[in-house]
Amino acid sequence: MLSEVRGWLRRRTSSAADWPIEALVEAKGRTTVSVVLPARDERETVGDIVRTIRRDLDRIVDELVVIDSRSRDDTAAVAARAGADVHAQDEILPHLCPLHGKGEALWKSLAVTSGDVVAFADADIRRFRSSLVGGVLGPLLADPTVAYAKACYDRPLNGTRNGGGRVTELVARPLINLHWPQLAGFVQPLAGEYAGRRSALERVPFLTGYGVELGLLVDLLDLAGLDAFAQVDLGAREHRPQSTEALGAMAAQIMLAAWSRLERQGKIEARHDPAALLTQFRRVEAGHDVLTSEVGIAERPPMITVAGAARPSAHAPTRAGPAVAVARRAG
Ligand SMILES: O=c1ccn([C@@H]2O[C@H](COP(=O)(O)OP(=O)(O)O)[C@@H](O)[C@H]2O)c(=O)[nH]1
Ligand SMILES: O=C(O)[C@@H](COP(=O)(O)O)O[C@H]1O[C@H](CO)[C@@H](O)[C@H](O)[C@H]1O
Repeated sequence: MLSEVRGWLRRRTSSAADWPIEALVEAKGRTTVSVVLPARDERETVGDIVRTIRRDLDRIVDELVVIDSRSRDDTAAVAARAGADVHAQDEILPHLCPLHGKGEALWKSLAVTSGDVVAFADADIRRFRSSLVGGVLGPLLADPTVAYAKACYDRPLNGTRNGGGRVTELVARPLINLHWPQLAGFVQPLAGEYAGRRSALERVPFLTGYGVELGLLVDLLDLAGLDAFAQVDLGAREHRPQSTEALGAMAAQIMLAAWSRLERQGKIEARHDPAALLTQFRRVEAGHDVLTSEVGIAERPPMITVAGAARPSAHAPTRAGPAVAVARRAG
């Protein structure tokens, strides 16, 4: 590990215990806070998450938004009944060609929220604790030099303490260590709980699909530098696990996200085939069914470049990093 990263870990790591609600209230001051839950088919869990945030963080959170990400169940109604402001992903910025995936939901949330700080959390978390959101808000409310804070936690799965985070361990962590060693200090680089200063989030592109977390880490590192990041140990997080098949498609999107940044940094040749197809197999009586899925990702430009969409924030990033070159991709 780079000595720079060791130093960063010492300086910029805190834990849930460092951010009790009274400390958050004191640190908040006039900073406005938005919480965003991207939700696709999360009717089983989204209601409890919304109610818990409303109950525990009402003195911190100024707006609580659920982005209904093309749910096929009644996620939107469940979230609204629990007290969230719900926006249908495809109805935000309707003049733009609608795209699919988590990153699209997160990017569009910037257009329907106004907080100086925006915190994100997955909506499939079981036994949700408000510290999963309060914890990542702490460093941003308390320290103006922090632009982005990510949760880290154990990932219990199938009875083992860290059986989860399968794509993190098999894909994201190796890629980060090989190509972006400054980010190697993130214990959970793909964690879905994080918070950022709007002034930073609206100046970086968002990759659609599951590449969004890796893309944000790489682009915010370029924009604001490692010391603008913080990490908060929040114990453990349990969520609805996806199948290995589904994680195969997720892994492909994270690889595409990495390729897109390596291309932009001139480290590899651009892929010429715009389609990104993944073939997988399912055992059937007579052999195997062949499943082919489109796993391509697209890129949304920094929200601040989208006419009439962003609310310029009063707080500029702590480092006037290079303007992020944004190649708007078709799709
Ligand atoms: O197209 C999508 C896919 C996922 N999600 C949400 O993003 C979060 C993380 O997604 P998921 O649980 O599928 O990923 P995992 O946590 O299993 O890696 C969850 O709240 C999903 O409902 C979304 O809003 N749109
Ligand atoms: O970390 C991971 O490997 C994946 C899958 O986790 P599990 O193996 O299902 O616990 O989960 C994360 O990855 C997604 C893609 O970045 C994020 O969107 C999720 O929020 C996060 O849970």
